[in-house]
Amino acid sequence: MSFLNKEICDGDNPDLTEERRTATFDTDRMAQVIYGSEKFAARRRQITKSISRIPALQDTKPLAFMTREEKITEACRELDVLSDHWEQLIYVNDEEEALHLHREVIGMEGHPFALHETMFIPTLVSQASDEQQEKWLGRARKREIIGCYAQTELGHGSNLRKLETTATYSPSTQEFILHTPTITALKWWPGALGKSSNYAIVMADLVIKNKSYGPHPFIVQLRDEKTHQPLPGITVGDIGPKMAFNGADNGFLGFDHFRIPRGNLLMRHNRVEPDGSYLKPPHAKIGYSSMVKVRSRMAMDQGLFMAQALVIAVRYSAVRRQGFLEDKSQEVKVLDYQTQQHRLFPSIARVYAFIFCGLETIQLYEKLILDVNKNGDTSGMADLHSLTSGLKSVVTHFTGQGIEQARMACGGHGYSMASYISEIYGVAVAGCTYEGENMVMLLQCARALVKAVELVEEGHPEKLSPMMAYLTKPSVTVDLTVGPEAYVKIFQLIAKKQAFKATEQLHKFMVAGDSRDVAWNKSAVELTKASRLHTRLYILKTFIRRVESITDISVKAALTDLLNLHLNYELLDVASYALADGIMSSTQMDFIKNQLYSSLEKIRPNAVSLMDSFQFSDLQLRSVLGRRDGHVYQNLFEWAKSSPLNQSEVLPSVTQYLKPMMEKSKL
Ligand SMILES: CCCCCCCCCCCCCCCC(=O)SCCNC(=O)CCNC(=O)[C@H](O)C(C)(C)COP(=O)(O)OP(=O)(O)OC[C@H]1O[C@@H](n2cnc3c(N)ncnc32)[C@H](O)[C@@H]1OP(=O)(O)O
Ligand SMILES: Cc1cc2nc3c(=O)[nH]c(=O)nc-3n(C[C@H](O)[C@H](O)[C@H](O)COP(=O)(O)OP(=O)(O)OC[C@H]3O[C@@H](n4cnc5c(N)ncnc54)[C@H](O)[C@@H]3O)c2cc1C
Repeated sequence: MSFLNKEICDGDNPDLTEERRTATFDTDRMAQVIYGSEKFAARRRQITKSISRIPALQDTKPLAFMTREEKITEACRELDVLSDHWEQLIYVNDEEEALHLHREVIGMEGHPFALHETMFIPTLVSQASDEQQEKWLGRARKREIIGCYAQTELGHGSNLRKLETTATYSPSTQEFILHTPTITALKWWPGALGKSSNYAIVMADLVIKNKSYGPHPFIVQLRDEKTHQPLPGITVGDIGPKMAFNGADNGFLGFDHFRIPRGNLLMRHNRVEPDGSYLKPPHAKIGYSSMVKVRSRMAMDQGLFMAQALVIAVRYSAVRRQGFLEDKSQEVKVLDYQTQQHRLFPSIARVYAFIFCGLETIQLYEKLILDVNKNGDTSGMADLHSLTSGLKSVVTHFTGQGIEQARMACGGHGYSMASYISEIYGVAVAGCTYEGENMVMLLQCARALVKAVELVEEGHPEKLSPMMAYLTKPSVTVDLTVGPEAYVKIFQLIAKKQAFKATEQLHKFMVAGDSRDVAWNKSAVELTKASRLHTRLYILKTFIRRVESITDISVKAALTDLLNLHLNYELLDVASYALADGIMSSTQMDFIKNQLYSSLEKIRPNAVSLMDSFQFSDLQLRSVLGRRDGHVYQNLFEWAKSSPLNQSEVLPSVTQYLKPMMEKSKL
């Protein structure tokens, strides 16, 4: 049975068509699993189709040949076209659809609305009072104003308690005075701040009667709504080119005693009364919720970044022929090499695993905000914070690795910007830094782990959250042939041992006289290892849970192969812990390796379709190597011909320098 008839096209590269015919499942059904529901998967396709009917949105010039100014202008032009069609294309205020629309049309290099959608609006939703939402949220959603999230400063990003921008309350005028007291207090990095936004959420130290209350969110108008000129008292601009994201104007911002009304402090959870009295929020870290929001999305977003790179690498590997196996009359597809499969397939498995985690954490955040806003219930905050802190760190790290492997798997052409993989890599690895530097966030996750271990040691295992319950599991001998649960048990033992070892080390330093902070720092590497194992256990369990819940038999079978690969690959990757602690034997190691190699063979016929299932359009992929039709070579040649360097036969640099130099050399 051939599942993909609707997508197979006679004009496509025959090698890719052959791959699509071997699929054992329906890619539309797989897309439902990837995107969480039949409805959303279908909406994505519908939106993609509608976009393809708008001529002004079809790809013009490759972004690789554009300057930053051209990229920004092009993104703005596309946003303008989108704005004209917004209501026909997507359901208004549907965040997932808006994200899909932006990804599809504008790509990944950034645009003026990126932070507006991902942080500005979410901060208004979670932090603004009903009255404040009335005033700003509607305007923001209609895109009458453009906002960003200005928190990080030149001198401080991780340690928020030391942010230097002040918001000093003046009871006589009922205003806050925003001020940048030093060069290091300049806001630095916020996306879309430099040139596009006219509003910002500014995180500043709230000061009332000389007392500091720590960082709080304020909504601040930065530019005149008519002229777009910065308002007096505001210095704002672009921070310059970056490793990637060069279609975005990450910016700097300084205030010179800039006054805003009292009502611009976002007051859903805390208040400053006209006389300057301060009402505390129900949880000290509630003002950090927008960061938790983005972190809760990152497993999904990073999974999709890695998926884009893998679609490109897998399709290309199916059309690239080089070298021989048995048949010496025809070169093989490079996808048939075991090393190529080993390079790519474990990342395919991770993509699926990360996306399943993302579907879960996005929902957890939505529930949390509902609980907090409706019932004032903040009890879920600590768990979601530790989970998303660990998850964003592990996922971004492996995504970076996976994309780089995908790049190398494409050989020389992977290094060309025609592959687009370098851009995907640059964008994805920014996630290791933004929304909390990875080490810093792993250490946040470790705080929760250490507390949990201490609870067990103090004899209160009943107080553990469900995610920590494995810390009480006794050591057992495990038969790996019984299936996924056996792998979970071994992983739990490994993660538990590391959590206890790291905590023991921390306590040892403290008993020897170190303060908790110093002991913490001396144990930090071990603590981050514990956090990674804890998080990888969560990812593994989520993957198993999700596959178990699938009802379509052929989709479930294909994902079971991927899950088995994941289980074996992950366990092999942490085998040094298991061997050192005697949790696993070398015979078990051999078993795992053999399972891994046979998983690669099982996945091979489905590889292209597993990636086709993401249903990225060529417009979104922007990759010559990853084209759906597989016509790589002629299009690489066309792409190279469109390079600005090839618009004339003799470059001015040759006439001006090389020719005279060669002439001089003849004398
Ligand atoms: C549109 C199309 C594109 C689509 C595709 C998407 C991709 C394209 C978009 C790109 C978008 C880029 C967007 C980047 C946007 C930025 O990067 S915005 C800036 C982000 N900045 C950060 O993340 C800063 C990281 N630092 C922090 O979050 C905090 O300083 C730290 C590290 C959590 C420490 O905070 P602290 O206040 O010093 O707290 P600390 O003393 O360590 O802990 C105190 C307690 O609070 C708890 N706590 C701390 N934070 C929290 C929290 N949030 N919740 C609950 N409890 C907490 C701790 O667990 C701890 O608990 P205990 O252990 O004591 O019980
Ligand atoms: C592409 C991009 C987009 C961004 N967008 C925004 C935005 O929209 N809005 C915004 O406000 N910010 C934004 N940022 C800033 C970003 O959030 C910060 O850069 C990030 O939080 C890291 O902070 P930092 O730069 O101060 O790193 P630092 O903290 O200076 O990190 C440097 C090193 O110090 C280590 N370190 C720091 N503290 C500790 C600790 N306690 N324990 C152990 N090690 C530690 C880190 O692990 C790291 O190795 C963006 C950044 C990038 C790259």
